[in-house]
Amino acid sequence: MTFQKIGVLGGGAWGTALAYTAHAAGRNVKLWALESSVAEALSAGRGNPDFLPDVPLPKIDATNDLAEMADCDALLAVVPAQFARGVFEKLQDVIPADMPIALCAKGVERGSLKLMTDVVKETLPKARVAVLSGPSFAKDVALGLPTAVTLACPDRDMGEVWMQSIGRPEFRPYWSDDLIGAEIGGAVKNVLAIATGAVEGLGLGRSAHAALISRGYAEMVRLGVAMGAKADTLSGLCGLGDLVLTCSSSQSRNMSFGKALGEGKSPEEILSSRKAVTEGVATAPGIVSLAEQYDVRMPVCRTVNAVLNESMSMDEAISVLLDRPFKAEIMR
Ligand SMILES: NC(=O)c1ccc[n+]([C@@H]2O[C@H](COP(=O)([O-])OP(=O)(O)OC[C@H]3O[C@@H](n4cnc5c(N)ncnc54)[C@H](O)[C@@H]3O)[C@@H](O)[C@H]2O)c1
Ligand SMILES: O=P(O)(O)OC[C@H](O)CO
Repeated sequence: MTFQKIGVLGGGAWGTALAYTAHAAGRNVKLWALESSVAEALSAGRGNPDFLPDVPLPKIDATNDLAEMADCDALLAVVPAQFARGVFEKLQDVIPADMPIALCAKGVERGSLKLMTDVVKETLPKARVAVLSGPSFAKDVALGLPTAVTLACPDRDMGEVWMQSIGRPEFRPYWSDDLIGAEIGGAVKNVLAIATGAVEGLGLGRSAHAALISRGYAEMVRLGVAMGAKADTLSGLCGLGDLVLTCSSSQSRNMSFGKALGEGKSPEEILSSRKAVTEGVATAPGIVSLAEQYDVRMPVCRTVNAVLNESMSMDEAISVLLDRPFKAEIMR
């Protein structure tokens, strides 16, 4: 069985790429974009010059009216984490209560510290929830390059329907039952990518880069396990896989943000010059608060947050990380 009509919430780079791959998998797709100019361009077959420039795309049926999502069989929610609640609230009286929704944003809601699964539970409590996450640059997916992701869904049958609906040789979903693991992997890797970007911008070398990925992964696993995730999930596509991708390419908005920080720019300066979302910036305080709540050590994420929100200088940040006491490598 497959969903026949898939709705995509969000006309940014990732929403556009997912709409394209669902269309290429044979689905009837309807995309909701906040900006009418994005909806018009996609519907006219002009691609998405605002958020995914220079990628030719077929016509994608798009609207900026959320009411038009009512007759979809399932939704991919691809609105950035900080805006998801507002969009879900507007859908309360629009979509069937038990709509299958796959959450695709990678972040923690600022202030509330809520994961996207919690936000959807509070706003659309009967929705049947899945999480789609993994190493996947929107441009790669929209160009039809091979990609594999985690599709987490506690209901195995529903997970199978999702995989059959959006999977194709170039876009391979792997099922998991671990919603929290899939969410934590995506949210934490964005914060860690800022740190590895800074290491690159500061010219600290490839050895430091690898050390940071490895120690950062330990932080991701510690938090995930404390929150109920399986460590195995985090060794997969949505954890280690996405961490490696995002920390290895300036194509990543989070990594390039960190690189610019390391080169001496201020967070405000960097953010004011880009339209694309940098999820790790808004998510860093949430991850640090979750670490405190669950009593988990996350020195790299804490340091990123201190640079972003507590005026810590890059020199201090390096000292804080290098002057930590020596200890056993594996310690949960
Ligand atoms: N781009 C990627 O390669 C990629 C891959 C995987 C996951 N993601 C995740 O997908 C999510 C969306 O990222 P993206 O790359 O599509 O975004 P983007 O940077 O391309 O675009 C920003 C999006 O934010 C939307 N937006 C801005 N203000 C809004 C508001 N007030 N209400 C609702 N929407 C608003 C814009 O309409 C636009 O769709 C993020 O959580 C990101 O981490 C992105
Ligand atoms: O460009 P980024 O840093 O938002 O990363 C995009 C994707 O999450 C990579 O999997």
